[in-house]
Amino acid sequence: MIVAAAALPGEGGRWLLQKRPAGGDMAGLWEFPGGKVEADEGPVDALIRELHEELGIGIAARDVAPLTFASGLAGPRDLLLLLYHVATWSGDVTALHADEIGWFDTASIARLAMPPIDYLLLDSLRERSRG
Ligand SMILES: Nc1nc2c([nH]c(=O)n2[C@H]2C[C@H](O)[C@@H](COP(=O)(O)OP(=O)(O)OP(=O)(O)O)O2)c(=O)[nH]1
Repeated sequence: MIVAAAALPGEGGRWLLQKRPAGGDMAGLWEFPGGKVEADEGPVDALIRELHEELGIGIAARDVAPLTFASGLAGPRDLLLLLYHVATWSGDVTALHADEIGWFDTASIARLAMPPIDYLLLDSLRERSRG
């Protein structure tokens, strides 16, 4: 399974994370917004679609750049998680899908309960926060 996810930058080196809804897969864990890449779409198209569905924002492909990736097992499934940096977007970020959203610096992200694979993304995110 390939998942496209977004690193959305906020003020002061913070990044947007959302809390996965109660009752579903990995409920209550904090994640980068995004979702599965469907068979008939590319990863950036999937990201654009998911961010519209989950956060109500519009992003353009030219504002999206690869940041890092991680791979491993997510429960029984083999997962490839592609994390993209999203430089800018239109509209206000709204939690349409998540139980909660928040802006966190990388030290705070490291202390959140996340899917295991997400911790592998943090080194690149720290570097990006400094840059
Ligand atoms: N969006 C996202 N998913 C992640 C992250 N880390 C991680 O292990 N995952 C896993 C959780 C899920 O098994 C999978 C994403 O699938 P999902 O169920 O959220 O995706 P979706 O929005 O396409 O879901 P659906 O249409 O099937 O409801 O990737 C992350 O940081 N962001």
